[in-house]
Amino acid sequence: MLKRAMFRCGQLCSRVFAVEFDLRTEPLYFTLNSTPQVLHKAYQELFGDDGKLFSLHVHCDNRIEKAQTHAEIKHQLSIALSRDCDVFEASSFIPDVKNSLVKGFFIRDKSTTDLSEDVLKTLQQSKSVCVFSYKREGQYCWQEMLSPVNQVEESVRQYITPAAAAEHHPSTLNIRNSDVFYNMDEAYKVLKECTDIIPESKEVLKLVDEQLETSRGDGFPVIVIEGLDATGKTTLTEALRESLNATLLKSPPQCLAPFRQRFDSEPPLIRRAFYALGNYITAAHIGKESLRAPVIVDRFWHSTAAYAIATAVGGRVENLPEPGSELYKWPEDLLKPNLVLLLTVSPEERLRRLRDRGQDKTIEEAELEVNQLFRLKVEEAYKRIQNPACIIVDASPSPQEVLQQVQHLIRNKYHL
Ligand SMILES: Nc1ncnc2c1ncn2[C@@H]1O[C@H](COP(=O)(O)OP(=O)(O)OP(=O)(O)O)[C@@H](O)[C@H]1O
Ligand SMILES: Nc1ccn([C@@H]2O[C@H](COP(=O)(O)O)[C@@H](O)[C@H]2O)c(=O)n1
Repeated sequence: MLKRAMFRCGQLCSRVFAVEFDLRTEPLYFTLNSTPQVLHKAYQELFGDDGKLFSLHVHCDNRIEKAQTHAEIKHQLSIALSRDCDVFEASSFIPDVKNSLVKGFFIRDKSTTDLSEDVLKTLQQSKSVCVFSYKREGQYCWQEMLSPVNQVEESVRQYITPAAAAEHHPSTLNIRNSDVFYNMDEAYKVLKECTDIIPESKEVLKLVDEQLETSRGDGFPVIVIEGLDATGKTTLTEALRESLNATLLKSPPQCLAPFRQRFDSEPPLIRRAFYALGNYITAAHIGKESLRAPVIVDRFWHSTAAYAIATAVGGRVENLPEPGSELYKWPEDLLKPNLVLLLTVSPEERLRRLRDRGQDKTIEEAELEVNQLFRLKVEEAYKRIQNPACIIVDASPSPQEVLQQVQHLIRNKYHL
């Protein structure tokens, strides 16, 4: 209860709230003030008379618990609230302060029942969940904490005050070491913190520990093939293996295959740490194999970072960290490939290939299909990663032509 009170009184005043009201536009930003302030039109739309309004934030010192509570609440809201409720992604943050983002939801209940209030009061029982309700009072709107069931809290009202748009989308504040890991230790720590609740974490860490140190002298070239799914990576990497007499590796490596489904169902913090560690295991394999033959790698760090950034950043491509941001920097301790090629095809051609393949799709792949915004963000994030940056390859021609194009690129560089 003390934490909740601190969140309410201490940090809250300097915090800015952001509601992703419409994913195609800027979030709506507001702060809190003890004096009422007239709301502008956009705010009146959000805080209008149309239904009851609530916001819910998860705040907790234990990052694993926090990530899992957030994911669990997202799931509960999606099943417990009726179609009369709109649920928007929301967050609160301190402008320009890294890791200050607290993720949550904004709920508009247009139903005639008190369904959402009951659901939210039950969720509020958790010590790490903080629920606020919003009340219109003429041209003003105020926020106060929703009392948990059977508990009457002293109520402090704060008025909604429109705030200026944040220079960088708030979700970018927490990407480092929550969504993207820039050295192995940070990803390792996350899985270590999970061993009690996810026993498979121990096995993954054991596999990481078993890998010898990655050292690579002047071996054969290492060529990474990247791209959204169904852009032709498998087709091309197999053809390259044959034509170059190369070793073909993948990230995540085969030894992690039995754990992939388990970690795919976990929140981003844990899921991304798993994929990050996969890259280090693959790097160890690259280190050994590149002493013997050229190495072709199907997905590596570009994929890990691009998908993670695109998922973490809500809404439009403009919300991504700006080009040149440190968030696109290659991890300091991860083996660098010599060449990274990004396969691109038009969205229509990709969908045609996905359909022809007719395989089961992972949730994220299915999301790609329906979510044009997400696809654009993944591709743009790929292109913004530097040192090594990827060379874009038009993968729409026939497999043979794509292979020739890539062989030409490799020959020019390595005379292979
Ligand atoms: N150049 C091409 N022209 C036409 N079809 C292609 C081409 N390359 C691959 N395909 C077909 O598109 C589908 C997807 O190709 P592939 O499996 O190689 O993509 P991928 O990038 O490895 O996908 P994922 O990442 O989902 O494993 C397959 O059915 C494949 O036969
Ligand atoms: N190095 C990697 C490889 C993959 N991912 C994640 O896996 C998904 C795509 O993998 P496919 O096997 O379906 O091609 C995608 O969701 C990535 O998030 C990764 O993070 N790092």
